[in-house]
Amino acid sequence: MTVPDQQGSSQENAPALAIRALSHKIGGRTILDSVDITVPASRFVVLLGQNGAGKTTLFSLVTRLYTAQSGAIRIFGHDLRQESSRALSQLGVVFQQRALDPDLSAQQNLWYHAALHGMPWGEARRRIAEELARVGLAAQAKRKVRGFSGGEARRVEIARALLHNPRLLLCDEATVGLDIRSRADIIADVRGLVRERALTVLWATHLIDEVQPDDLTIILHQGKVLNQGPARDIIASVGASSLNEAFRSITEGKAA
Ligand SMILES: Nc1ncnc2c1ncn2[C@@H]1O[C@H](COP(=O)(O)OP(=O)(O)OP(=O)(O)O)[C@@H](O)[C@H]1O
Repeated sequence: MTVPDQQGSSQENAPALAIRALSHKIGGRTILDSVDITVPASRFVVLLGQNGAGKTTLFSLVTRLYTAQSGAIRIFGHDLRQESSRALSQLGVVFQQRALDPDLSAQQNLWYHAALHGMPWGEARRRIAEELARVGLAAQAKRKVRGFSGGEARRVEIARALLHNPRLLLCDEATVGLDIRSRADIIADVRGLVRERALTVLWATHLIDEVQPDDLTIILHQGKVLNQGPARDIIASVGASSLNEAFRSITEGKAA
């Protein structure tokens, strides 16, 4: 059954993430300026922007680490202000900064997250085992995270972010600092979750080579969305031969 929300729209058909007229200042400086973003459900969507574009600030607002000063954020139709628990329960996050306790094992880090989400004990035990197996770390479950490689630690963070079965996964520069092989493995894993489990992913990166032609791509530059659509359409719209060239063409002349 389709349940109309307070605004009368359908939550069943709602986008995974709808951001409208979102602006945010820090210390009087505009960091995000009238941002409108739509992330359809069950897609891998790239938030592409150079360092300082505002990607982390945007994620801080979507995760309610910061409170939005103006504009609206809805997650699967749930307004982040009015229905924050329902909205946030749909969300998993992999932060740019490493966020595991290095002195705890992989398994203990996941137990901590399960407790924060109020997961029943049996379900937590099952999901921790499932996720560690899925990311290929079942045999390392009891090892302290301090001894993990960067790629292994990232895989634990992805397992943790997915533990409570969120429908929308936010990844902030999830491959930064990893070698080519680990980067490729992590992107392939996350893309696989979109295909096989209909997960929605918003993948923030400054690395243009992580974008595939069919990916819905949002170009964020100095706090503004300059373009959004399939990467191949963005390239065609400016008559470029690659996304790299299109990105330069779209952002050049927009420097402060
Ligand atoms: N707490 C803060 N105080 C002052 N300025 C900030 C703060 N947080 C972010 N900024 C500024 O806001 C802008 C956007 O930063 P943000 O971290 O959101 O960008 P980003 O796209 O995630 O880049 P990066 O990948 O380098 O983190 C930058 O100019 C940054 O210096």
